[in-house]
Amino acid sequence: MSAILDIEHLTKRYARTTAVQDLSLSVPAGSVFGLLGPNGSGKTTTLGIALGVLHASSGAVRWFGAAPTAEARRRVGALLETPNFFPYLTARQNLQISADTKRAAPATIDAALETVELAGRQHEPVRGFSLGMKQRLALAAALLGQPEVLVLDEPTNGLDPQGIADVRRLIQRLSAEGRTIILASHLLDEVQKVCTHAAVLHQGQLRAAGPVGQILAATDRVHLRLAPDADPQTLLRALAAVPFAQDVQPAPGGACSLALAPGHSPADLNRALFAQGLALAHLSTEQRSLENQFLQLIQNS
Ligand SMILES: Nc1ncnc2c1ncn2[C@@H]1O[C@H](COP(=O)(O)OP(=O)(O)OP(=O)(O)O)[C@@H](O)[C@H]1O
Repeated sequence: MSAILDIEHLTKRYARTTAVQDLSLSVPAGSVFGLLGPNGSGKTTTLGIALGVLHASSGAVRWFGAAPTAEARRRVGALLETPNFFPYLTARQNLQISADTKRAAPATIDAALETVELAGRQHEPVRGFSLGMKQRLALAAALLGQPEVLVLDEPTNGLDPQGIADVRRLIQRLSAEGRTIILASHLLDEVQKVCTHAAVLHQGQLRAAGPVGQILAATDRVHLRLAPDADPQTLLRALAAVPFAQDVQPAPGGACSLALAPGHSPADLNRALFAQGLALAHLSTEQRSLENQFLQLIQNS
């Protein structure tokens, strides 16, 4: 997959705060890329710089493999905060104003309304819309001009479960149509459910990045036990000689748990211990949720 967006050694300093520090990441074409981090971790700042609404203190942003141009920016639709629609105007009239402002072809209004499933309500004033409908209308505004990439900052913020489910479904559909989607979220569950790739930010620094599955796999814990009559120290000594066994923690009953270095499987571990003459009575893996991974990344820092 080629990169849609490359962020290279990006730093943003305010008077007293370093909002983003030496951040480098790459968003693959066709991905749903989650920028994940707690409040104040630098997500909005990063998106603002990528979209050219904020200036970086240092570092570079490349869209579609080149320094950003006005033409490249037209290929990117953004929803940074819910726009203030004119409440007394209809959904369609509001989109017409957005299309004029963005110089997007008026013909794209119909497609955008269809996509966000508001075509049937397009002639109603926005003041009667629920928050979820307003958010979908905001997404329609971002879709005007039919951008290849969508950048969304906390797209489900403040929505009720139905509104969250609607936006989530919409993101999945937009992705299935071939768009690349970059979304900032502090909701781990959201990133786990809709994103193919993620970058975890904390205090402006990158803590982890890659395919969501890989970030998860990196934190699988392996649980091991020898036969009940074996000396518990034997297992710990053997593991000390296995370079890809990390963070080994003894557990009651002579058992222990550990993490595997990237690129190593539980089968590799079994082989390495067997080579030392140890036969395991138990080996299982526990997949950590992104939430646990996220908390651990933040604790480690
Ligand atoms: N204009 C500003 N002036 C000074 N500090 C700022 C400014 N904008 C952001 N910051 C600080 O930069 C840091 C990163 O903020 P940012 O809004 O990018 O984080 P975020 O991850 O998007 O958080 P949230 O989820 O709360 O929006 C925070 O400490 C914030 O207080």
